[in-house]
Amino acid sequence: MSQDSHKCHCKSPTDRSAGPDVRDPPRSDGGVALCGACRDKKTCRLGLISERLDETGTAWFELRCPKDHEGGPNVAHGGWTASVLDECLGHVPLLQGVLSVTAELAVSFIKPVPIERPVEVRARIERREGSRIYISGEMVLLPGRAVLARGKGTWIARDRTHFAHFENWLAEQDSMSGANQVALTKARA
Ligand SMILES: CCCCCCCCCC(=O)SCCNC(=O)CCNC(=O)[C@H](O)C(C)(C)COP(=O)(O)OP(=O)(O)OC[C@H]1O[C@@H](n2cnc3c(N)ncnc32)[C@H](O)[C@@H]1OP(=O)(O)O
Repeated sequence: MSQDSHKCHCKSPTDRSAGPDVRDPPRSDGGVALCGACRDKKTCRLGLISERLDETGTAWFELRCPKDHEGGPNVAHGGWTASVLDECLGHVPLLQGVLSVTAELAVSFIKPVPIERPVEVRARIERREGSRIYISGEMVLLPGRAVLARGKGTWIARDRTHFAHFENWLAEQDSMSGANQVALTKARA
């Protein structure tokens, strides 16, 4: 087991912020790695039910679009489809023990996605160049496997310090805008 293992369902803000930096995140009953917003509910709010990596490196996901992501009548909002592809494609490195963040994502919307019908996403790493990981995948309607959407994008492998660096960057932004506010107030006085 890696030193990054994380078996508990942490509650404190400190522990929650550490969550995304672990290679073994909390999972739903179906084994879906849970993002920060879904950990307390212990279920993926996008509707992911299960995930698995096969021996060829392809990741498979079972899901349904929840009713509360309805866009057009009885079909998914496009933002749900894009979010699911971001999530599923982003899980492929994670399933292989690699932390990453999305840098670019392109989505082709082929057919509307019906609400609360079983769909499947499969995704795989196409290639790696330096820290860049190129991933593609598609969403199909079960059981006939008609293609509903395709996604492809670039993920950047990151280390555990990524979000700490971001917190520092954000504090700098806040202090700069605070200093600007003071200067503006003085200039107006
Ligand atoms: C816990 C369980 C659940 C896990 C869920 C995962 C699924 C969800 C995934 C997400 O949604 S992540 C959230 C959305 N994404 C972000 O918030 C990323 C925001 N952007 C960043 O943090 C930075 O821009 C980024 C880390 C992507 C790059 O910043 P860097 O300062 O590291 O850029 P740098 O200039 O050092 O470039 C590093 C590498 O990235 C490449 N790169 C940077 N931006 C790129 C870009 N836009 N497209 C392609 N490549 C890019 C760059 O060419 C270079 O490649 P090489 O290492 O090969 O030289």
